[in-house]
Amino acid sequence: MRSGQNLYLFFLIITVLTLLGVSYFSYTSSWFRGVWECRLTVEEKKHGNGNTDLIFPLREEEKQGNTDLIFPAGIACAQPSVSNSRPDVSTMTPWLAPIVWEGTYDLTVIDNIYKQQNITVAVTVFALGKYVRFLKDFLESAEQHFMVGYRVRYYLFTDRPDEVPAVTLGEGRQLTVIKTETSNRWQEISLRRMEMIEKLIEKELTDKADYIFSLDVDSKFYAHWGAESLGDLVGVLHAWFFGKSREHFTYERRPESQAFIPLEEGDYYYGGAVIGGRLDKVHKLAKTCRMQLDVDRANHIEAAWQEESHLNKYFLYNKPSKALSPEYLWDDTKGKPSYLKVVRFSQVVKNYADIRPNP
Ligand SMILES: CC(=O)N[C@H]1[C@@H](OP(=O)(O)OP(=O)(O)OC[C@H]2O[C@@H](n3ccc(=O)[nH]c3=O)[C@H](O)[C@@H]2O)O[C@H](CO)[C@H](O)[C@@H]1O
Ligand SMILES: [Mn+2]
Repeated sequence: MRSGQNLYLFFLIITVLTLLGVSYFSYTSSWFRGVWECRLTVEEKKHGNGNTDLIFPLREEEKQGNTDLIFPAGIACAQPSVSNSRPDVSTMTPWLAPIVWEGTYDLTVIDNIYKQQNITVAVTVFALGKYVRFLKDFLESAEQHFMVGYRVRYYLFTDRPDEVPAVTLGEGRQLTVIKTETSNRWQEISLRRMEMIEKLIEKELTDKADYIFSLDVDSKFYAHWGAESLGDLVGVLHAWFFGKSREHFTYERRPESQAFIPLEEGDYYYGGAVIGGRLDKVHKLAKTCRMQLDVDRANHIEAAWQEESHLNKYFLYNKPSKALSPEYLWDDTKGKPSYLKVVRFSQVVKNYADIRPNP
């Protein structure tokens, strides 16, 4: 009888210990903990109407990411022209990826296709150190112009969560703040975005978003940026290098770097401030660039323009399926040529010495 009781007690203790072990293990291995130094903070901020699931219930086929270009019946649209609507600029890359310019697409057609897909667009924004000062304008202008009418989830990486401004977000839009270690080198901050994007997609986004954009925070939206920008893999043509001959591109030119591009190669110079596409494609891009950055680091070499150099290398050998014209990444300090019909997103003028942690 006594030994029966002891046995019972023994099994009870084992069961309790096992349960404790399992719950501790699942706690420590959850969401980046112990794997990645950046922790998702408690500050999951929900704005607007909050729970977007109620607003946009997902059907089974939508969860699987249906990319068919289904167009609803009975919608009146202008007939497409048989000639090029923008003869002043190239609207197609040599591998037949569209270059998106004002006048090349019909927003009614675009929205009728993409609204049906019921997509979610994730946006990564990094605001470390003094770059938090750009957040207010960035977010407020994004709310006015970026993917309006679509579900948007901002993922904001910052070391200063207390300084994140309260911006009222529209319906179906939400912001998650991720507390992040900063660095005393701006180059490091910029290039580490690749690793963060890679991990965010792996750990968090798989069932939460269809597309992702990584955008520079020191920028502002001035006009419509919508579903015409969506594609499998999307790059933006850098305003300063558009129309320049390739030997003037600021690619990495030292063969010792993984980002090296020889003078006689290269299509366009892409800006590091805008990277977009479907999750799997952007994940592959971010992971590849992160690995190339790691190799460079081990070899004590840093590419001329950090992750932007690696991005250009990647896009040279893994062509984007869509290129955004410089309308999608202008520069406030740059005059406006006649081909630029609209500025949608532009880098704000900044005093580098004042805002960066190092020269
Ligand atoms: C327009 C454009 O294509 N810009 C690219 C360019 O210079 P930029 O002069 O645009 O680089 P930047 O100083 O804006 O840094 C890139 C981004 O890193 C973040 N950041 C940087 C420093 C800091 O102290 N805190 C912080 O949060 C922030 O999100 C910023 O937008 O080259 C960089 C790499 O060299 C990046 O590829 C930029 O995307
Ligand atoms: Mn920038």
